[in-house]
Amino acid sequence: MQGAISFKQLAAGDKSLLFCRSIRPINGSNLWDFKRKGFSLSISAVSQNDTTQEVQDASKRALAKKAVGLVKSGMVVGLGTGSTSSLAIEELGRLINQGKLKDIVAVGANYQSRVLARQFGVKTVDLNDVNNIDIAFDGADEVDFNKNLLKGGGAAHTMQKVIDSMSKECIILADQSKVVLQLGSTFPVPVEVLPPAISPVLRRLVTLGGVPEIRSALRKDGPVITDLGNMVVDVSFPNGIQNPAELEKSINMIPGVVENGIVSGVVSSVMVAIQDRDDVIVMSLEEFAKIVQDQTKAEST
Ligand SMILES: O=C[C@H](O)[C@H](O)[C@H](O)COP(=O)(O)O
Repeated sequence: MQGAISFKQLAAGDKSLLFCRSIRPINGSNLWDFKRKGFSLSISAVSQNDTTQEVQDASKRALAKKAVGLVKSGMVVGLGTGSTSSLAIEELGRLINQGKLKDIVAVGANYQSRVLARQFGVKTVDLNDVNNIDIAFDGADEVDFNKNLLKGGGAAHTMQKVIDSMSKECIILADQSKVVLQLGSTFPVPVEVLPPAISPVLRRLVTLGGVPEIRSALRKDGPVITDLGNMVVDVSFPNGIQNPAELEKSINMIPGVVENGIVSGVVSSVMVAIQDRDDVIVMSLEEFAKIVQDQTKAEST
């Protein structure tokens, strides 16, 4: 473990202290380190090793369990994408198979979530077959304290936004590594683009202050092609994203853009998982923010 980092630095927006994960990280990796007794809290940088991975896995599992605990029999459930949501799909299947949840139908945002649902015994239907979704749970690449998200690390953000925004309740599952002071701190903004429009879209993204890069496939030559048949451009904003809602709209106004990964004004609640020594604590984003605020005050007096 490296040296502790002051909360003041965090509150002052030192982006080098913020968090990253495996997909195209911009900065180094750090975790929030909580000391439960009296909730004295410090932030420590943690080197990227197995422990970090284990901590994240335990956090994701705790989040999945808590989120699925909100599902009631007879509900239509929106399934998220990514590793955290996959664990939630597994948990949902477990409760269905144990007979604890009945008459559940689910709507998956992408191919992978539908396959997983089938694998774990969760019945899926087409989005067009349901009038509404009772509850959706989803992961995120970043979340800020205003419940704005950055999504699309798995290139599934377009359909995920449709599902999240039509759900009566949209719950976001975020381990501590996902919480940032400002969106765009650790990840670029993924933009799904119609392939024939790629060049003009790239030029327009530059005029918005972005640095665009076409996402390449890892085990295939050439670009990532989404489930919807489009390309993904990852756009970094070196000057930061001051107004997520405005940038979300501006990017979507570019002809040829299908959808971008900023999600503003959609989320009902965010669950944050904190590693507390050997335990994982799941709390609301508001509780997490309060702790950050109190600690910042305590450090400045
Ligand atoms: O397109 C992918 C989604 O935004 C995922 O929800 C996001 O990448 C989070 O994934 P994970 O739960 O694996 O961290």
